Amino acid sequence: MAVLLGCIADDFTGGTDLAGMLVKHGMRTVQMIGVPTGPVPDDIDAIVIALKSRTNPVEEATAESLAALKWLQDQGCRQFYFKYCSTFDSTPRGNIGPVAEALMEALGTDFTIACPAFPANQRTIYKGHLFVGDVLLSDSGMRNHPLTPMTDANLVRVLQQQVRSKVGLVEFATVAQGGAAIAERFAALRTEGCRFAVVDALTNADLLALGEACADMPLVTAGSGVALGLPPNFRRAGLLAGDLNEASAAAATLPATGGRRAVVAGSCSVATQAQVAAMKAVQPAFNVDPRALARGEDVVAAALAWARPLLPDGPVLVYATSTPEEVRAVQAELGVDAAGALVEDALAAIAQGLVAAGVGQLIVAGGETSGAVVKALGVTGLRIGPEIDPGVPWTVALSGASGGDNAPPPLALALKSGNFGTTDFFLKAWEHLT
Ligand SMILES: Nc1ncnc2c1ncn2[C@@H]1O[C@H](COP(=O)(O)OP(=O)(O)OP(=O)(O)O)[C@@H](O)[C@H]1O
Ligand SMILES: O=C(O)[C@@H](O)C(=O)CO
Repeated sequence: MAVLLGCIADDFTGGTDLAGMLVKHGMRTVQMIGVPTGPVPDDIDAIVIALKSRTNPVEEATAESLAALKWLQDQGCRQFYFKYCSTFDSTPRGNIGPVAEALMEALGTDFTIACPAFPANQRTIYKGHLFVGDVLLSDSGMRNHPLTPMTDANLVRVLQQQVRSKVGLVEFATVAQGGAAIAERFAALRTEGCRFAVVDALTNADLLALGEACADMPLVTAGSGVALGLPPNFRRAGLLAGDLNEASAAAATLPATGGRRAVVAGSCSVATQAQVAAMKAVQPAFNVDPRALARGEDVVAAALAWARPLLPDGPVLVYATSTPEEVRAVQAELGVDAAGALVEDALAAIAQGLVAAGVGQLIVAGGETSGAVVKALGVTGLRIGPEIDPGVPWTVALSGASGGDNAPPPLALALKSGNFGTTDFFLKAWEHLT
């Protein structure tokens, strides 16, 4: 059977978030790292191509996204999905708007939605305004983001700055009336010359109604939340087998993994800070100091020498996670990009060494950090398994360099977005593995 849904995600943890959502709702899903150059598993309903296109130059992001679309079209996908962050991470230049417009043009379609709502992670939209928990996006920690500071919560206004065409709004009063009412409003907006509709959504029920209204839309652009409303369309059309519970249990089945356990954290987000503190309190932890890296000390060798004897006794934590004040001080000394790259390279080399030392189950915290680690491990794709917390599933690497001589055992990876997961995430995640 041909693949039903072809997805393009603008970062790695975001790709895993989307893939996990699809699996949870009964679609067998694989995540590929970049546009695949080799074969992909053939027993799947959805493919997510994860790019690192959130903050690179618009032209580059657009070209990479179009290449991914072309590959997905060649697989015969029936519908396409552009996944961005639930906090709509972007700047007035993009990349959300320009990439969406380029994909629409390539698909020959003149209408789509824009909806980062993810109620399970407290991202809701009302009157076109995005809320993070109880506060507007512009009052949340996102206002201080180093690359994509979000200082306006009005998504119609934010998106309108990024696109040539007109942006409209489907208000909550319409969404509450269900799929048919939303579809009617789409038609009206189209008549008014709008090519994008920001859609209000407060609950998963709203996203289910929205999904129904998007059944025939060639391209959906959204966070991962909207994806929960698409599998029912395929099921209604007889394209997705089995009942939901059976299908989602089957979709989340992963091959058994084993080996030692470790956590590598390069995220400095609020949620990760609490998770690092919780793990440090009960498990061995090694701090990667950017200043020591800058002095040329062999921090990677030191971390691995420290970890090896501890691994048989349970998960170890290697972290660079620091307070915002400390990160700012280090960035002032070393430069923002240089500090980030030094830490990413070191954590990636440590992850590689840990896998060579027998780690078969690895959690990585942070999108950029995950990108660096996945690349260093030579992982080309991820098979998606059970959800640990909303937006973070366990996955198994489709291929990876393990340092072993023969065929390496499958590597279990959980790529955790900086701000996702409960405080005990690093301690409880292992319970979800078989
Ligand atoms: N102590 C530190 N000082 C300076 N930079 C650091 C430090 N620790 C980590 N970093 C860098 O901060 C960046 C964190 O970005 P990353 O995307 O990994 O996390 P995040 O933004 O919390 O995650 P997400 O993108 O999933 O929300 C990385 O480039 C990392 O190397
Ligand atoms: O949507 C989200 O918040 C995440 O999947 C993400 O994109 C993190 O970078």
